[in-house]
Amino acid sequence: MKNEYIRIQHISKEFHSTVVLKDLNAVLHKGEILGFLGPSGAGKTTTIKILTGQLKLTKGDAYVLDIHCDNIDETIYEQIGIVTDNSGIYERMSVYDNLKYFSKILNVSKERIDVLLKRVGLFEHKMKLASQLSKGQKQRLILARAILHTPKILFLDEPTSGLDPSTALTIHNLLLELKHEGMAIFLTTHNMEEATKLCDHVALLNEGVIVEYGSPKELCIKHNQEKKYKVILNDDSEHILSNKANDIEKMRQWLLEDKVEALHSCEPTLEDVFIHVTGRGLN
Ligand SMILES: Nc1ncnc2c1ncn2[C@@H]1O[C@H](COP(=O)(O)OP(=O)(O)OP(=O)(O)O)[C@@H](O)[C@H]1O
Repeated sequence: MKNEYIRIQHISKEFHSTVVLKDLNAVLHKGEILGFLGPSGAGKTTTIKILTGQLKLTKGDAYVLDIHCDNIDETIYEQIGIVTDNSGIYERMSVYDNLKYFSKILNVSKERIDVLLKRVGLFEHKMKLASQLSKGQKQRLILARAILHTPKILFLDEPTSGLDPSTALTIHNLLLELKHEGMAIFLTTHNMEEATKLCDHVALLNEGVIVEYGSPKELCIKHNQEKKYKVILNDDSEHILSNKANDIEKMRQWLLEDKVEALHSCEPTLEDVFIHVTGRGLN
């Protein structure tokens, strides 16, 4: 289909007959962000490695820019960018020289380097050695390197893990800009808030199985069967009520007695959905 950049069809992966991915299906289109969410060991990195040609799948089919995974070779790197925690930055080179080096390999004009450095907030650090960067600055350099050649697809493996909230926000804003410019982004995370904010679709991955798939909003609505409300009374006490008869009666009384200060609906978060579906948390 037009603008379909990734198609995953019934893929499975075994390591020495241990199954780590089971029958996964997912699709990523141009200008969308797809999140693979799950706890440690769920199979997120393995999925990225299959889609970027670093691992062979055991069963099923996956296509990246219409190329079957089995046929992916290094030429795909002209069209994709990858951010992982070992994304080959040269520690003894300056920020600028790192990008200059990769611009030669990727055939990108040097003029783009300063534009990109400004975009990721590293322009004033361009002459610093990569080894002297903070964790958040290094992550932004890795990201700048990954998008230097304006790839069609950007793969991000836990891009904000361990970063301070302000750096995470800078990265989130940049990812949303890239998406609006038409880049397709495949993101793994165990941060459900990040996924809710960024992703058009999410796959909740548990022990190698996609247990839910859809937009964050769809999934939260689907799992909001027992509607809950938070009521704050004018004595500052807070109460969680459901739509059961005794809670409705309680609410009626408070309203008659003019005790209600505020009423909020409590929609489940993606984290609640994950716990509901798997019976476990994310950490
Ligand atoms: N090369 C390998 N050989 C054998 N088992 C592996 C190999 N790589 C990964 N695994 C196993 O596959 C499972 C999924 O690992 P993966 O790294 O994909 O998880 P993850 O969801 O990315 O976890 P994390 O959030 O900790 O990075 C784990 O049980 C892991 O031990």
